Formats: sequence, C-alpha cells, structure tokens
Amino acid sequence: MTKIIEKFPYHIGKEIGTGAFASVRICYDDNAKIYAVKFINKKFATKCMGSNVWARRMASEVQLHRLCNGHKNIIHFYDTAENSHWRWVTLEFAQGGDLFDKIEPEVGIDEDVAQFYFAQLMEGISFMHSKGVAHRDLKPENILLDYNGNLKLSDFGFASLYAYKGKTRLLNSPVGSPPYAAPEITGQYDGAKVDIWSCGIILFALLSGNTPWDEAISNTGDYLIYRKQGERPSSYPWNRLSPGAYSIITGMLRSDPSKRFSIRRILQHPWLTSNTSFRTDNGNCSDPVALASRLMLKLHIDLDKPRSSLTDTSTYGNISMTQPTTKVSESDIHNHTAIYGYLSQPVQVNEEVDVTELMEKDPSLSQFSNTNGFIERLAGKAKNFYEICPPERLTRFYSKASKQYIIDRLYDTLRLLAVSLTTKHTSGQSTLYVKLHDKRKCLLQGEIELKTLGHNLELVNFIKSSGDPLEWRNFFKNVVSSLGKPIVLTDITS
Ligand SMILES: Nc1ncnc2c1ncn2[C@@H]1O[C@H](COP(=O)(O)OP(=O)(O)OP(=O)(O)O)[C@@H](O)[C@H]1O
Repeated sequence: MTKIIEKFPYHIGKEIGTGAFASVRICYDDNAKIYAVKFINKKFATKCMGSNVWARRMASEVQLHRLCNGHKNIIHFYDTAENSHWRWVTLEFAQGGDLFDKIEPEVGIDEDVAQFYFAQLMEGISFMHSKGVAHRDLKPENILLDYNGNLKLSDFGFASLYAYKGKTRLLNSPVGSPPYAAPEITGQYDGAKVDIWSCGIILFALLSGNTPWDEAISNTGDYLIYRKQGERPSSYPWNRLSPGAYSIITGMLRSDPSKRFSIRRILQHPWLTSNTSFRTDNGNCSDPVALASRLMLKLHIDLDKPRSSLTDTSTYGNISMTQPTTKVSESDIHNHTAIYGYLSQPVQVNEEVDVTELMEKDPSLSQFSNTNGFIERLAGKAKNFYEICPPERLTRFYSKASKQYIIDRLYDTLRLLAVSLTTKHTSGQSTLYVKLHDKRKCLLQGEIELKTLGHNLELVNFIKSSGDPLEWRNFFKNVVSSLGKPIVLTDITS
C-alpha cells in the first residue's frame, strides 16, 4: 500500500476502530513493524469541539499517555505528529482485539480467567495512579489484548492528572460511560476512586456478562435497589458470585468514596492473591493456549432457542457521556468517507482463498457448536493464543445461502430491531452500515460486511466501529438467532 498522506511516515492498512473524532488504523513501517495509528481529522474535531478545547484535550491525552509509558498492561505510546489535515498518534497495536469481544453476554467468563484479567487490569491502573494519572473512562472498549492474550489499557482521551509532587487535587468534569461511571462523577471527586469504581463494574461484567445497572449517577432502577439493600445485594446475579468475588466487588462499589477499597487493599485481597493459575511471576500469562481455549469455550449461540429482541433501539436520546452528541451526523456515519476520506476505503481481499482450510482453522465456528470438539482440536495443534482466540472479531458467520437472500433476511431482522441502516455494494462485497442504541442507551455502530468466498460460500462479518463490545456481541446474537440455521452454518460439514 502506498504512502498517501502528506508527511505520514507509515504505510496505511485497514481500519480497526473509530472513536468520537478518530479513525484507528493498522499502519506499518518499512521494516514491517505494525502499529495502531489514531487519525484525527483536525477540521472535524475543531468544528465539533472548538479549537481551544480540542487542542487542550489532545495535548493532555498525549502528555498523560506518554507519562504512563513503560508498563506491560498499558498500550505503549510511540509518537504524535500532524500535517495540515490530520493529527495522528502512533500506538502499540493490540493484536488480540477487545477482551470483551470474547465474553458471552449474560454468562461471563470462568472465575480463574477473570482473576487473571482483573489482576492485570489492577496492575495497569496501579501504575497509572502511581504517576498521578486517573483514566476516568474505564470500560470494555478501552480494554484490549495483545498477541499473547495479555491485557492492555488504552484511550487516554479523558485521563487527568490528580496528583503531582505529593499534592492531590479533586477533579470535576462528568466524564465516562454511564454504566461504568461512579456516582460522585457529577460533583467534585477523587480521580483514583472513580477508576476503582469502574474496575469494580468491569469485574462484575467479566463474571456475569452484564453491568449491574444502567447508571449509578441517579437513584433509579437497579442501582436504587442496590442502595436499598444496604449495598449488600442477595438477588440474582449477585447471588451467583463466589464469596471472594462478592467481597471484592462490593468493596469497590461502595457509593461513599471514602469507604471504597483502595488499590492497595484490592491487590492484597485474598480473592486476587489466592488464585494465580494463569499467571507467571512477572504477571504475564503462563499458558496462552489454555487461556484462549477457556475463553472460547464459554462463547455459545444456540440457534434452536429464540432470543428476546433488543430493547427499545428506536430511542435516539441519552447517548453515553463519552460520545459527544454533536459527534457525527447520521449522514456522515453512513457516508464514512465524508469524514475520513480515503482512510476508510475497504482493503482488497485475496480471491484465491482455500475455503475448507479457512473454515477448519476458524475458531468463530465453534460458537455455533454444541460440543467442545472444535476448540479442543485447535488447542491440540496450537502454540499461540491467537490461533484459538483470533484477533479478528468473533462476531461473524458463514452461509451457503445466496447473498441476496441473506441481505433480504438481514433487512427484515434489522427493521424489526429498529436499527438505522444504509447499504453499499461494490464488486464481490456488500456492506450494511448499522447504527443503534444498546439496552443502556449507549451508541453502537458498525458494519455488516458480506464477502463471497467462492464455492457458494458467504462470510458475514459484523465489524464494530464504536460502542461496547459486549453489547455488539449481544446485537450479533440477536440477529444471528433470528436468521437461524437455514442461513447460518454451524459446522464445516453443513
Ligand atoms: N492500540 C490499539 N490497538 C488495537 N485497536 C485499537 C487501539 N487503539 C484503539 N483501538 C480500537 O479503536 C477503537 C477506538 O479507539 P479509541 O477508544 O482510542 O478512540 P477514541 O476517539 O478515544 O474513542 P472514544 O470516542 O470512545 O473516546 C477502540 O475501541 C479499539 O477497538
């Protein structure tokens, strides 16, 4: 691929994510070293935020991320530069994708796997706090994995310096995503304590596949019930947690920040110190293949069981605090090139793909199987995490139905789910751009890409561009369950 941006030092590959003002793409240098580069369209960011606010936010993100360089559970910051149109930030590429893409909604992951990831999360946060930096936007979108399945914290867009040279200060901007944000976020608050709250919600989501409430900033819904139960709930799903997990989570989710567990107390909690089955002495994963297999074996879509539809997706209000409402107009989202121009052009696919070999090695097929055989077979041959748990999103399926038939059925289903939708057809590929709100009323958007692989085989890929990966998987499950077995291939022989 050619260098097409003035002064840009890397070759540009495919888009791997988008944020409020950014398109994140894989890029590589002349030595084939890979990076994730976050491109910000300066004109667009300035228009939405005002030049002063944007310049200050950018400077702070870069400065604080650089300050937190040097920890194995934090994405490494390399460099930043700009030309007349673009500002770019060069980062370590988290090759394993989103951790929460590998987590089953409403189910979660096994407790020892959660202990492993939670310990890595707390080590990353503890390092940030030792530098005086609060992240303030901890949520599944910002928890990535490297090549070996180790956790990497990303996105310093809302980070803030709360301690410097022994002095601390209270913060006061209401940032974060409602399900993960601490109750005190609307007033003055201690930056370290709001991060601890968010990590408590993340641990709850790791173990149960859901967040405990829509938001804790008002005394309503499930949070109100939690408060009424003296923050010692005994109902489902709290009663599914082991005593140790219950103790650490409720200690982190104390509404009074002065009573909330400190990082020190969390790191010394017996629930965290007692089980180290996946950890080496330096905190990395001791058995990446076993870890990946355990994650994959929890993913399951039962095509014989009808699923309840997404909740009211037609309401377009109440967007996550992280997502400015002035963000991108509806037409901009569906016409991505309006904002990102040639950065968004689809990458070319290799037409000479060997379909049988591809399917035999594709772990995403295992989520439709009722047995563990597929993953056990892969694990028997695998040497690395990514051979079992691939970097590509697992929200995809194969089909032998005709492309037009799949598109028609997708249209029917998406209409029922009140998903906003536009379509683009190019040779050999059709793309449906979707935008909806998840059950927490946070924005979810991405594309459903249909690619003909030959041999009457279509690959249907649900690629999230922004939003909660757990909710994206929920959306995928709803659509796939509604399409059902005649369309979705459940194993390589069907
Ligand atoms: N270093 C990375 N390696 C791999 N993927 C990445 C990396 N950085 C970001 N991404 C992907 O791009 C997405 C958007 O990146 P990021 O959250 O940094 O953008 P943002 O503009 O700050 O987003 P937001 O609007 O949520 O604040 C992430 O959710 C992730 O899927």
